[in-house]
Amino acid sequence: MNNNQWISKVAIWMVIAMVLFTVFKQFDGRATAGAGYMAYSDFLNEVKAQRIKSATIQEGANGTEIIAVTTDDRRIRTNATYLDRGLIGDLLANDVKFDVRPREEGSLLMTLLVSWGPMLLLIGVWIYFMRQMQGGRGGAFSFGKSKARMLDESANNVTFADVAGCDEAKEEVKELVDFLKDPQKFQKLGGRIPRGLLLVGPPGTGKTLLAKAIAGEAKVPFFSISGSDFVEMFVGVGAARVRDMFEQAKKNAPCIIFIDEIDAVGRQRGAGLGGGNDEREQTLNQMLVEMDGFETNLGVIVIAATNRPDILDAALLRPGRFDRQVYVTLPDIRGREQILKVHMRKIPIGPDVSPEVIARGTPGMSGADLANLCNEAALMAARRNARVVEMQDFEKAKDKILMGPERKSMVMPEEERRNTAYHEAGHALIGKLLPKCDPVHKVTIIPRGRALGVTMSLPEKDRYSYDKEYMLNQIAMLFGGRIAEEVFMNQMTTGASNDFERATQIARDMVMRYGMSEKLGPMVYAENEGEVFLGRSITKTTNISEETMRQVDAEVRRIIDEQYALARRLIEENKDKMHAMAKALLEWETIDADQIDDIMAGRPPRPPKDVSPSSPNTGGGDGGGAAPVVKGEPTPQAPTAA
Ligand SMILES: Nc1ncnc2c1ncn2[C@@H]1O[C@H](COP(=O)(O)OP(=O)(O)OP(=O)(O)O)[C@@H](O)[C@H]1O
Ligand SMILES: [Zn+2]
Repeated sequence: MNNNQWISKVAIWMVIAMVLFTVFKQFDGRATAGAGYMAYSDFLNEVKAQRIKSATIQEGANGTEIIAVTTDDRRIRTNATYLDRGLIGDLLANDVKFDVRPREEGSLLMTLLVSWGPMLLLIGVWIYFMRQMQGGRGGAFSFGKSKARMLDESANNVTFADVAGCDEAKEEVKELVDFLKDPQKFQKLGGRIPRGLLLVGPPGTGKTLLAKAIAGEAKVPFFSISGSDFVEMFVGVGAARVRDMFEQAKKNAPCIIFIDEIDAVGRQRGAGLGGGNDEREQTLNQMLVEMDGFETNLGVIVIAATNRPDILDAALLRPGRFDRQVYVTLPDIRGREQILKVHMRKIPIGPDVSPEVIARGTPGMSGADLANLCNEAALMAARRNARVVEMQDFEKAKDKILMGPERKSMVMPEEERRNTAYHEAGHALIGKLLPKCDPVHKVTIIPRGRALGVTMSLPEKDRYSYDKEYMLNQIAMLFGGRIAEEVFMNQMTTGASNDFERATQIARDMVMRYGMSEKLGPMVYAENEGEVFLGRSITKTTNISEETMRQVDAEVRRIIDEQYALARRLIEENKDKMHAMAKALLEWETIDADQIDDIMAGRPPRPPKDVSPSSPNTGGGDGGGAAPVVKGEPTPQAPTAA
């Protein structure tokens, strides 16, 4: 049990003690409970008037208390004084049956608790918060102790077979396995001895997994720690941890040290606000010293992972440190298929499940996303009491991940359902009619996440860049929703505000970042911060004149107006299809690509595939507030939901 757990335990026990004590107090008071208080003088008068039947005199350090029963069976209570020697005589004289007993007072422990309990509790709470502030685990009582977790070679059964879809990366790190297996032999054969390896790639692409697999293949211990574990409140702790970790590793060589999120410590020095961060710099310096310091033939390899290599301190990337970089990218369609297969091995899969089809429908998903997808699908199957996970489960899991959980419990007024149906039909119609729009995959008016309805398009293939036409079509499609409301419902709702924001952002980016406006030419008027704020990339304007800014605004306006007009014309010209689509949505709530094709061809739509009575009410109760997955800027190939 580590310190922190210990402290929490103590705190919990103290609270329990306090509660117990209060309860005891209640019991203690039971003898007097319900007894009305009476002044001592009144009590004496009652005795003399012979209206008291019996009395119990309790003497204790805190004085004497009398509990008495009157002739009319009332219980009373009063405080007496042991000085009153006459009391006993009065009681005897007036026929009161009485008894004397020591007053029940709390034991020594209780007394201690009363006087010290609140104090102890406060101290406990204080210590607890101090430790929390220091970053949880470890800390005050273990200064310098490395927080690295060691995974024994016998406990690590991850192999390259578990890492799918990043063959190039695997190829590049194979050499490390040979080295770790037998450092001396590797050297004799003239191999260049690696020391540090930097895995670069977006979150969830399997960097940790790959590092673990190297250790697993070479059958060596695996120390893992996160960069943020080094960042502590007290100067010097982080550096001590680094020293400690390398010491441990050397004892267990050959082995791997894995540092996740190295950017937390490895950020460029002196880049911090307000005089830099001494603690972090010390930690980083220590790390550099350690990496220079150990003998390479010892067989310790340091692997670090980051998704922001650009912010790392240049000193970390110098020869002899993390001089080798391996890119772990988002998987392509083949990669996704393989990753799905890896994770499907762990669950019972029905015969109709095709990893290939699922892979096609999940562009932009990372390995972690796909692992999550398999998990969710298994849960969906469990919920409908199925023995095996079928394609429908994967489909539902995908919808949940991409569009947020269904909120079927949310009761929508009929008027609002109709409005949503036309709104989504508007998006879908434009999506079908404009050539560059991604194929419409599914339309639903079941509220999901924060959206009232969703039109989901999926690119046919992974997309790595946008073209101008695509972006224009996208803007028109976003406007389709509101225009449909105007045309068919004769109203405007707030539901379209997100559509407008996104449309405006696309138009802005076209003009300001991608140079797609003839008038302003191919010049960049904004710099991309690379930061994502509330799911949107921040566009910071560079220093441009007010006149230029006006022109930019005018251009953005023009693009928006043109696309709005285009969308409006398309909707007005296809009213029959709009009605048919809205009708289908109101009837079935969700329509898929086949049904939409029927409607667009002017045929009556075929009925939905899963109308069987066993069709489960998926996600009925789990209407959490999770927002639909809206991917940030650097994933242009992500599916779009409008
Ligand atoms: N290429 C892959 N093959 C199989 N499973 C994968 C792959 N990539 C990711 N996964 C799954 O996703 C999980 C999380 O991946 P991992 O922690 O290795 O990602 P990461 O790149 O280290 O992410 P982060 O940058 O967020 O730390 C893994 O445990 C695994 O189940
Ligand atoms: Zn919309």
